Amino acid sequence: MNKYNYSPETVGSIGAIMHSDPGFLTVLQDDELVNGLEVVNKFTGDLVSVDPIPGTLVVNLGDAAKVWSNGRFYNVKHRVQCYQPEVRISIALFVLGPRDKRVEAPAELEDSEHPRLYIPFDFEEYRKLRVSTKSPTGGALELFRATNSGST
Ligand SMILES: O=C(O)CCC(=O)C(=O)O
Ligand SMILES: [Fe+2]
Repeated sequence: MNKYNYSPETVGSIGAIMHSDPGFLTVLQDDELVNGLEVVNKFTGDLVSVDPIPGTLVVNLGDAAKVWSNGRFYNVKHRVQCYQPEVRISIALFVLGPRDKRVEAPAELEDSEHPRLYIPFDFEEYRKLRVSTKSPTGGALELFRATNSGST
């Protein structure tokens, strides 16, 4: 659960810094009255406001989904901005990565047009690297990039 104690002084400031979620998938129940979630358009880099639609959930994919899908899924960057001076609450359910296996794209998703992008890695190790390298938007994935994979 996230609580943003917005006030007149915080309008225009950041509530949650730009980040991607580290795991596989996030299901988000956003505040239905107080907006503020913004996502980055993959193609233009523009910030797009995700205004709440009552009765709906927001689902987004994270870094592990990008790796598991060998780059087919996108780990969307997002942040929360203070638009209005009211307390904002959101509830996030994070489907993370495996504890006992490595994060690795299945062989079926690899071919000559889609070379393996990342070498297999331990999810908890990756989470620690995100913190130690200060890479909240998934940049630490580059530490696991397979050679000859190009970049995506
Ligand atoms: O509060 C929100 O709308 C988003 C929260 C979020 O991005 C997160 O908890 O990872
Ligand atoms: Fe998030």
